Amino acid sequence: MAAQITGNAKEGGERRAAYVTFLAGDGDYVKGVVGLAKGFRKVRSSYPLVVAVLPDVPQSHRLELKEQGCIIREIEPVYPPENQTKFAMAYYVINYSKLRIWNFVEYEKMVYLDADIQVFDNIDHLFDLPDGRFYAVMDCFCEKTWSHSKQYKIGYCQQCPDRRPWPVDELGPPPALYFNAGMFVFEPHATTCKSLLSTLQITTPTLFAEQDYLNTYFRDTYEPISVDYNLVMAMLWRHPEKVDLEKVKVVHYCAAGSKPWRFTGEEESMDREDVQMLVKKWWEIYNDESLDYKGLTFAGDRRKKTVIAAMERAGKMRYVSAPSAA
Ligand SMILES: O=c1ccn([C@@H]2O[C@H](COP(=O)(O)OP(=O)(O)O)[C@@H](O)[C@H]2O)c(=O)[nH]1
Ligand SMILES: OC[C@H]1O[C@H](O[C@@H]2[C@@H](O)[C@H](O)[C@@H](O)[C@H](O)[C@@H]2O)[C@H](O)[C@@H](O)[C@H]1O
Ligand SMILES: [Mn+2]
Repeated sequence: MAAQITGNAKEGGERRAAYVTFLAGDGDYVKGVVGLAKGFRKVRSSYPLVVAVLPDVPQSHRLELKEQGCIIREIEPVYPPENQTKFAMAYYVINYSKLRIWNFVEYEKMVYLDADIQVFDNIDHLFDLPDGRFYAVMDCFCEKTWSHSKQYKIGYCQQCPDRRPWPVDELGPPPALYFNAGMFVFEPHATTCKSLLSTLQITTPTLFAEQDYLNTYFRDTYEPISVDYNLVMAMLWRHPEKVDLEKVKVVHYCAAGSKPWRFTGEEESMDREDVQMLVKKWWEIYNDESLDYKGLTFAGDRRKKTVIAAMERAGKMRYVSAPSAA
């Protein structure tokens, strides 16, 4: 079986860790996953990319992702309890299925990323963050997608709480810090997964579906990390003072009209130079054939053994087993 040989082992030896993303349907998000897999190769990540796929993801898409070195794990959908909720986006209902990744207990630590995310710098050090906390980047409430929320109606955003202070006398204490669920660092545990799924069934769904739910569930262990690890695109025009594009490592193409694989540039803010530059950067990785996965051939395996022996002698190698068949 081909394998990915990666760079120096982390201090402290083997850590069972991986990146994980989520894919549903037979549409074009698969392009996002291919882009993400190639982006990780470009930044020479030492960890595999697991793709949690719903049953409706076609075999052709699964094969394409295996050929890009991804580990495919089929998950069962998760549905919220019967509800009359009007989600901010109707399709958000499928995002509850993300919760199944807490069952990937063959890994001690995982970094989840949406398929509409690209990684432009190595972020492997996130796996060294202390256990027992839920790490994610704070979201912004200023986009129209939030127009049904209290925050938006007041003009309150946690990114700039003094701009329009939360009316404590009228509404009580301001909302707890709230993260964007497009990227987070977590530890899979079967008990946590069971509790997440059972608690979900007694929780009324709200506007941002599983994102709201995860924020409620992990409220006491949530630890904000820098915007550099998940640039929610709207931050560029809503809170530019908080963004230094030179330092940003992870870009989240979640603003309306910003998905690179369907980009037209017509929606609001999509004519911005920085947005067009980020979309262009996404396509450069997606189209870069040198970043395609080169699963080692038999000959490669022979070479691999030589390389492994040499690197083991040097005490500097990390051998990550390649994607197992799904
Ligand atoms: O048709 C879909 C819609 C969503 N997703 C997955 O669900 C995630 C969350 O949806 P999206 O990123 O569109 O939400 P946003 O971050 O834009 O609110 C996506 O990144 C994909 O990983 C998918 O695979 N197929
Ligand atoms: O299902 C709810 C989704 O909620 C979040 O998306 C939103 C949020 O980021 C808003 O703040 C933005 O304004 C908006 O564009 C964006 O779609 C997550 O990115 C996504 O993974 C998923 O959890
Ligand atoms: Mn997203």
